[in-house]
Amino acid sequence: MVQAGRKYVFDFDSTLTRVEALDVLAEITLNGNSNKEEIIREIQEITNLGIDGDISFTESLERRIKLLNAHKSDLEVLVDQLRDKISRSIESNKEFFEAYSDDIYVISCGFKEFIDPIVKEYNIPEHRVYANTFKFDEDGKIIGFDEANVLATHNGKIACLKNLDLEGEVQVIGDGYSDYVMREAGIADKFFAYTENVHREKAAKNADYITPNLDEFLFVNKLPRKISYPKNRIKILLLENVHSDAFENLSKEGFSVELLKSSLPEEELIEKVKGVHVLGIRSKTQVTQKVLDAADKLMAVGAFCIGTTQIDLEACKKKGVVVFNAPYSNTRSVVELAIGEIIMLMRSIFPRSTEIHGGQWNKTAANSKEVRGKNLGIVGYGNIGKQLSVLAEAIGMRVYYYDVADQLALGNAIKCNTLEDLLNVSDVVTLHIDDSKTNKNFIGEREINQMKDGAMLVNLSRGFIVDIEALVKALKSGKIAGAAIDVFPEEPGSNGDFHTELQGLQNVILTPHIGGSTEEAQRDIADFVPNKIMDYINSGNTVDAVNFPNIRLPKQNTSHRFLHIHKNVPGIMAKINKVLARYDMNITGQYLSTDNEVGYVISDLDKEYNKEVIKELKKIDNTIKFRVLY
Ligand SMILES: NC(=O)c1ccc[n+]([C@@H]2O[C@H](COP(=O)([O-])OP(=O)(O)OC[C@H]3O[C@@H](n4cnc5c(N)ncnc54)[C@H](O)[C@@H]3O)[C@@H](O)[C@H]2O)c1
Ligand SMILES: O=C(O)CC[C@@H](O)C(=O)O
Repeated sequence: MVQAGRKYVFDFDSTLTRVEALDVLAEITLNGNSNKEEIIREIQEITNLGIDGDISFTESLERRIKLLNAHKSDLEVLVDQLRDKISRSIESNKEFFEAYSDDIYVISCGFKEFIDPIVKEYNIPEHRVYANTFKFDEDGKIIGFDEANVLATHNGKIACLKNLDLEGEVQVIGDGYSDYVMREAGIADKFFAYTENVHREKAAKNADYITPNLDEFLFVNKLPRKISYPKNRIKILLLENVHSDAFENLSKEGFSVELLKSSLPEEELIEKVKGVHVLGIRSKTQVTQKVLDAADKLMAVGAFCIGTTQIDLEACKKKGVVVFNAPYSNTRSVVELAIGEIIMLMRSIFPRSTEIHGGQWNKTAANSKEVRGKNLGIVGYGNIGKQLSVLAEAIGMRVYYYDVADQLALGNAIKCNTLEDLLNVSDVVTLHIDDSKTNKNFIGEREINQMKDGAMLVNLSRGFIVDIEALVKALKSGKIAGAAIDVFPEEPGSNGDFHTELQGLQNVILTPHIGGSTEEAQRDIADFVPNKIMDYINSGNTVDAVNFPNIRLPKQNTSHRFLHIHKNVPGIMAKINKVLARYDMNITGQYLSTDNEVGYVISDLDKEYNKEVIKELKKIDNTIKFRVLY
């Protein structure tokens, strides 16, 4: 009879380890065998049939051992390899195995020869490991297994657990149906289907609880764990078809991620955003006050693009929602498109192309000019404007630029003191100003009239910057000889019908807001933004946040980290420290960053603390958000 209290019965293969040990053994023993792949496939099929209960376990074992053709010395290699294949969340929660060592059992249909040395490192002694044992011949070759062991028989785990006669609640944690049967037979009280490495439908559908990793198991059982909140509980909603790498990166980290192709209109987003912790969008989704009011769990918004005016940044800040974007990932893509379009416009390539598509051969040099020696006027000399300046000079253009901010000229570019100066001199005007709403109708009838007759206009920044009616008029009159427009005042949320007065006009290139839509840019964004989000969620870093005090935190080692976001009113820091002092907490590091509206205080503290302190900190007046990391 074993002592009372809750008992934890773990499966080994694909639960404590990421793999099935006999598959790994097969890789070792069949090395150099020309039929290796085929035999391994056969072994895996037999393993699955056994796990799912479709063939008897004894049969599965016999057939696999025959195919394996293994030797005692192979087991040493196997153990070495298994050490590197421990399930990630098992590896990170060693503390649990130490603290609960007396209550943890392994019941496996694998073999003690490789299980014992692995689980020993997790404080599980041999005598609490129930598994099969191999039979060897005198040369050390594996020739079979101990058939008298109940675990070598069909549903042997039931008999094994029954024989143990454990007292207290028994929880079984495993990936297979053969683990579930202990619960079905009424010997275990709960079955947790463990899906970190493999999701077996037959086990999952019968489980009391599906646990995607040990963090979740420990969280629901209120047991000591490495991380305060299981990542699978953090819901991320990605809209507007962001690159699938973002989905991969965030899922790999353990978050629950949903990816939708289009943006959502406000009413739908209001419904969908409930319970979401991180929202990922591009330029179409409007994150309004109403959306934020409905977002009960929202911690961060990731703009998978440069522009952020689609997001109510102030409202986000007031709610303690941190916003990140990707300020440089698509810069080069926009610049390359601008160069291409400038050349296409100057050569009247699109009219020629349209004619020939319509069956008309029109070989002519009329309205076809080289870009070499022409004046390019760049409005907005920021990241895109500057890079364009360098490339345009490289193809022989004379660059003029205008910016409201004091920007240093690159190369031989000439700074214009007024927009009018730039418009007067440019053969092509290209717009790269930011998406501030104050830039609405920045180029209207007056500005167009200030341009040279027959000049061209390129807009790859934001649609509302150009007065479309005035542009259409100027194109029709010939005042402007061509335009390339990628962005529009009203753009649809998803692909489909679209109408603009610019359609059908001569020498006008129209594109559906694809300036930054290249594989390279989207892949880079899908790396950059998720990294920022993960950094914020995992450690509290707000470096490069667009609406929040930026803070770069040192790596959190052994301490607990309290993250406190509050309205920036006097005295909050003192109040936080008063509470911490009252609870005798030893601060190992403290960081504060503020702007006019919010303050962000991070306190690193010694491990142990009275949980009441959290309630007290949350109660401090003007607290917006509070969370604990460990
Ligand atoms: N078409 C696309 O797919 C696409 C892709 C990326 C970026 N963009 C847009 O391109 C624009 C530029 O991006 P960026 O990364 O170079 O931004 P940036 O912030 O680095 O540069 C913008 C520059 O414009 C200047 N500016 C702002 N208002 C001005 C005004 N009224 N007059 C003169 N200068 C003004 C700013 O001082 C700044 O130097 C943004 O609107 C962005 O949203 C579009
Ligand atoms: O990809 C998008 O939706 C927007 C691209 C661009 O306008 C940006 O702001 O980066």
